[in-house]
Amino acid sequence: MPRMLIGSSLKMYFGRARTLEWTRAVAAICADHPAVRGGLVEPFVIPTFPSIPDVVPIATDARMLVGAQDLHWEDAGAFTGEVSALELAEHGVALAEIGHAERRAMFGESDATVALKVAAALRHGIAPVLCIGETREGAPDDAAAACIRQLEASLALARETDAVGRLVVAYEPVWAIGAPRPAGDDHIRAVAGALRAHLADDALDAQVIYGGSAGPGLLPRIADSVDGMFLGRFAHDPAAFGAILDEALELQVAR
Ligand SMILES: O=C(CO)COP(=O)(O)O
Repeated sequence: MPRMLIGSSLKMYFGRARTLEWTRAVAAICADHPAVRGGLVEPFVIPTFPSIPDVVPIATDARMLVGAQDLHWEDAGAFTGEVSALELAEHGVALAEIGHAERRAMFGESDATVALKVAAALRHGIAPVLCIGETREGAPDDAAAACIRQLEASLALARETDAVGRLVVAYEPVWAIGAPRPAGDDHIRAVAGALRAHLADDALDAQVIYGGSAGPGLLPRIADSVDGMFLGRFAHDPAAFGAILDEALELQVAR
């Protein structure tokens, strides 16, 4: 089984103290866990910008990657409030979320700005965690077609510049984010499977992970179609993170 990416964005849920407490607890679980020690799972955490410098050493000791929740496409200049991919790379950031549904809905993120950000991340050796997903619940075929259109619009600039590197595609159906439960297993498997097939021989080294009310119990049901899990609220209890690592390990043992 290829290496799985399992991690969480803390969004803006926690302040500084709770971010560090959560990261220390999850790092302790990861540092001891056979799925992480054996290289089966790459865990990651995506805190707020100001917590990144404190989170990096804790995470790195536990072989966890650290991500940012956004970035700006320019390297420097008069862009008040923004953070460049260049500076994030200096801080040891390995991943950057780009185009999360909350940013698209609340902060005017468009496919055009997403494409600029994806290219900037790749230019600085940061793997984009490119968030895509259909807005309304519907047939899996329609969702897959919409996601592939969104994916290609987001990659337009990277493709024009022949960018190479690692790409993480986070399939997050918008209607399943912040919901009581994730999208149905068959829906996730169909859309994630179509995205994987679309990216199979890509110049970018792509993985597809699922997010949207994901928690313990989901991975074993969708593991044939995804390369990992993108967790939100249901990883706020560090034990839940550990439970999902257990599931990843059991899946490998079962194969
Ligand atoms: O948006 C998500 C991860 O980026 C998912 O969040 P929830 O799991 O809290 O719905």
